[in-house]
Amino acid sequence: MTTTRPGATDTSADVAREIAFEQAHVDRVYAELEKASARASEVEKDGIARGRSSRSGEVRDEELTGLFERDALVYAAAKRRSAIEKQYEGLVFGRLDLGDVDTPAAERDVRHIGRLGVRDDDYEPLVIDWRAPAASAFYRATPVDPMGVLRRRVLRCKGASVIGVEDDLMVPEAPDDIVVVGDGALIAALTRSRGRQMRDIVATIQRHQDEAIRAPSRGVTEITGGPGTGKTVVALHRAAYLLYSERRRFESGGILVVGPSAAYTAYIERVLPSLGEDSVSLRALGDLVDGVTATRLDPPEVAAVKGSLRIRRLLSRAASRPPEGAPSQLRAFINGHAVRLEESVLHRIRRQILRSSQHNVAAKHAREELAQEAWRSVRQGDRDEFFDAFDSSRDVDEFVDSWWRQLDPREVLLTLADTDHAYRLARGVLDQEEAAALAHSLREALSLGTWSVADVALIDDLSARLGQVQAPEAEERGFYDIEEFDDLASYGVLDVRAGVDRRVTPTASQSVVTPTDARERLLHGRIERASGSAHVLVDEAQDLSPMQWRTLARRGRNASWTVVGDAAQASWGDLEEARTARLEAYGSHAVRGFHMDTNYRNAREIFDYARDVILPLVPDADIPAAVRETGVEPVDTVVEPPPVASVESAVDELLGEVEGSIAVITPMRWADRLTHLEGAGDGRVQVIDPLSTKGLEWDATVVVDPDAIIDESPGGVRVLYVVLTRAAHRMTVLRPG
Ligand SMILES: Nc1ncnc2c1ncn2[C@@H]1O[C@H](COP(=O)(O)OP(=O)(O)OP(=O)(O)O)[C@@H](O)[C@H]1O
Repeated sequence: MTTTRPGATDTSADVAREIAFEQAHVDRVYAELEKASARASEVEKDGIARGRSSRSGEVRDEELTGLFERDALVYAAAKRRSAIEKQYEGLVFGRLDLGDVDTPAAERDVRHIGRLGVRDDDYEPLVIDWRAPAASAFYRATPVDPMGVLRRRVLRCKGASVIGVEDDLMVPEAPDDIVVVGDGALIAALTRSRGRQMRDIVATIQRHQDEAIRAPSRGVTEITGGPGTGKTVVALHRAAYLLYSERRRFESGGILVVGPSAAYTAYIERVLPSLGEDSVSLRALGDLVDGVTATRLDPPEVAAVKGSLRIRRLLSRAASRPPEGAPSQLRAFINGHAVRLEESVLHRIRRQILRSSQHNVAAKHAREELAQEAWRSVRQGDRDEFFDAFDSSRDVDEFVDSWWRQLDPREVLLTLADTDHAYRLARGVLDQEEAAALAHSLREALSLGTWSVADVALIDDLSARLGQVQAPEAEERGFYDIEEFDDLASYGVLDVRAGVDRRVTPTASQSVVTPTDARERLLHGRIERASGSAHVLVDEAQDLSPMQWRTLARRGRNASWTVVGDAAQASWGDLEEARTARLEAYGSHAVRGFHMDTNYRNAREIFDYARDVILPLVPDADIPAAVRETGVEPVDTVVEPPPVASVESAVDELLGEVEGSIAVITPMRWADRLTHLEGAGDGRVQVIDPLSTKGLEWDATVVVDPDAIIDESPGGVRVLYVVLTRAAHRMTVLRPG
């Protein structure tokens, strides 16, 4: 960070003149953009119109290539237009004056930096994209290593108007004509009030942050650091940078951004679009598996059971058992012979097949093995005739349909809701108490009709074991095959099962109907195969359970990774097991690390308070330096329980003290009595539970009952530490006496 600001000549006349200079340039840029936007709309309109007329007329083969080109053109034009519209606000935010101290003004290189690159009619750059190599000096230059920069300027804009400039001089003394104004862009940015969503920091990225943002894409990039050190925002700018520098690879392969909760994804979702990127998939841990959405959290002891790798043995047992209601022996009449296969033989066949195949794709294999075994038990007559008869036997059809029916991973997981069944499968893996808690939590899912976040990793594990649920054969028949069935009614066949299980593949109209029955709700929709990404970005990585790391590993097999975290903020208990699972997910990729040590969020007074809470209990916590002071200490008061009136008056006071957002962070114990505060102060107040505050921040917070927060959270004091580091400007801590 640059703090040296020699030569500042901050008179209001200077400022007004400098603003006018910049405004002239910004006006030129917007005029150019208007033209570009109009051109893009023309291309779009023209392309779409041509497409329409082609459709109504005959399309000749040689025109098809033209149509593909048109599509690409229309796509590119629409994208460009949407980028221009989205980044209209604050499009130009920086300027570099490059040269030596004695370079004449006319020969200096002046570059304006912005959210996207803009050129004039002569292809001269008016604005350079912040991610281009030519812009890197904007972030990297320091007075110690000025990289040819004389002055770095940050422009503050409202819409298309320049409302302020903030300069940093990179040389000890400015040439006469170089004016240096403002109080420093970083502190101005940090002092501003917070809204409900995170903002980009593209104008004030610091040098050490820039190094992490522009690090090579390959391998694993770990970003560590204490609370508020910009890990999240840096990682998101890195995603935008990767898309810029290797667009083909990352746009087609996809970037997956994973955060702890839906509140977190809602909080960060504006950052990438504001940087011009919207081709990134943002997922909360509860949404990682397509077809399942979970926001509910299990009690800590259950989450611990579901998150630990021990549970895999139990899942493996559950996945290899015959489906519920499966017949225990096969009896059939094949080619004049009575065939009978007993339970032990059937078990052996099942075990043998599952050793090398996933259940859902092995039905054909299972049928072949049954045929072999049946033949071995008969060995009479013609072998080929026997196999043909076995193949077309209705008895065998019926048997296989039930003995080896398709298994939905969610259905298999729900079998563990039966406590006795859970005990049996958990033998040697979980103790009775753990197995009972697991069964109980699944019964709760069955009564609520919702999965918990920890269940998602179990469903994904089972899905990987079982394989994708296959559509029944009838669905796989081609168009002509199905047409043949149309006449069956005329042969007296009225009930033809040519459709598919509604749950497995809902039709367009069915998929929008939400079932009302709790079990059906749990099984609604189709579980999709995990699709791989080219890059996986994991935030709050310290909270992932080992099972969740495995879920991510399935999505990042061929990916490069950016992993962001701070161990002192962990809510997952067994850090060692999680570390091993994390390293396994990385595979053989090399790991490069970046450490952030400046806290940009909390005022120093607030962070000192949080530091004093965590250090006695976690002496090796990674403690950053807070850069900003407000002169106001946090309030810490003992209040009458229940703390409703005291929370209300604390909120009232804070509404007068800060301009932006306020959070009331409350443990479950008091949550019901405080919900009425949600949305107070014209929507500025939010009531939230401690775990959901991960990664978020507000102008001010009211922390209710810190002891209860410790008691109720799996991470204990570490979760309280998270809570105490969410406020930028003011914090009030209330302790019911
Ligand atoms: N260079 C910067 N310029 C302006 N603001 C910044 C800069 N770096 C970080 N910030 C701000 O600091 C705050 C904290 O950043 P962020 O949430 O990314 O930190 P974090 O390390 O992920 O925090 P935590 O681990 O506590 O969740 C955000 O408001 C962010 O915009």
